[in-house]
Amino acid sequence: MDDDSVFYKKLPKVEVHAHLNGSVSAQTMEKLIQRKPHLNIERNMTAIGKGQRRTLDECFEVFKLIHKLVDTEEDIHTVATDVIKEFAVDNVKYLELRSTPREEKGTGLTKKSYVEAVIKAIQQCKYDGVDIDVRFLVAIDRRNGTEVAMETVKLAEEFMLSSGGLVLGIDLSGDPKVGHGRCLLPALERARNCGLKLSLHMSEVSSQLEESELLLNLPPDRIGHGTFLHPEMGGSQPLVDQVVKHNIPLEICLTSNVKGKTVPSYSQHHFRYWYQLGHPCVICTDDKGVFCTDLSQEYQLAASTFSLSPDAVWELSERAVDCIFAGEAVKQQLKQKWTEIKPGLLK
Ligand SMILES: CNc1ncnc2c1ncn2[C@@H]1O[C@H](COP(=O)(O)O)[C@@H](O)[C@H]1O
Ligand SMILES: [Zn+2]
Repeated sequence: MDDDSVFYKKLPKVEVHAHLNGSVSAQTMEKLIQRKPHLNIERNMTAIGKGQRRTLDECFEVFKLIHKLVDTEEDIHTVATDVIKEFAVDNVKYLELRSTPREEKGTGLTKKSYVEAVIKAIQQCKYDGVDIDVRFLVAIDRRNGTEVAMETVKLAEEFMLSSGGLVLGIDLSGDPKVGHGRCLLPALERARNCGLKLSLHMSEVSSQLEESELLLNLPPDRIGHGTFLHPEMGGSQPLVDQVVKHNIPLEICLTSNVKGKTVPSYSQHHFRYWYQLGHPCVICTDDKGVFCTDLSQEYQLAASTFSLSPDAVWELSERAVDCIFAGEAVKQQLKQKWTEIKPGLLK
């Protein structure tokens, strides 16, 4: 590893946009493939390598394959444990994982046991002394419609109350070309009213203007992507004004957007627009397994593409702490960690 990469690796980081099944590493994928050889799935079918790009539709085909490989409580526990440890090795000090609870009739997996398996993995890592604070967001897959969204919120509510602060909120994700946010509003409003935080994928593709307006009125606590919100991308100034007025942080996933072809190149990424506005932006991975990246690499790409100095990179990672869903005490602990690490890293 060269000196430059070492800096990004050592940089303490916060990750708030990581889909569990999109984050499964090559090593873990090998384990899963060995457990289920009859599926005939090969590692190269579940990841998009260096220099490769796919359409977003093709990315969603990849998730279908991964879901076949991860369909028991044991699988969920394995992937959650491995993903948490990998983020910890990458010096991520605080992680919000998100995942869509799935039921699998064949294996007896239920949505409830799915969430329990993730929570057990988080607790086990904590018990084992893995140096990372992990929380969980329960994901709504937009394609499943009104009723499933409402059930998911109820499940999240239950776990928010019983998980000792591990379940903090709701993620809205899934294929952006399917379904409409309008149908999901009652569930999202319920979530907000019962104290669940909201991180919503918004304007990941163009032509979602009307939906974005609707969702922004909630308003969400964070926005995933927001690629097409601003006027230069076919969005609108009132949308930008609304995001700025409510100071809603953007979760920025550079490689995901470039490899998924919603953004033409790193240098044309909307991070530039929002960063120049001074708006809170959090660098994230989205799906580190599928897109073959890690958070250190994403910070390094942001720095090299947008000419950020080491001080600016440090500030970016430190300010991410303000955008987490955990409460003030956790933020203070993290800030303390950043303060302790800084002198050894920035001379
Ligand atoms: C690339 N951009 C993206 N846009 C929208 N949703 C995405 C996504 N990447 C991942 N997901 C969502 O996360 C699920 C996989 O993890 P889990 O099974 O939930 O852990 C996908 O099925 C999709 O719903
Ligand atoms: Zn995402």
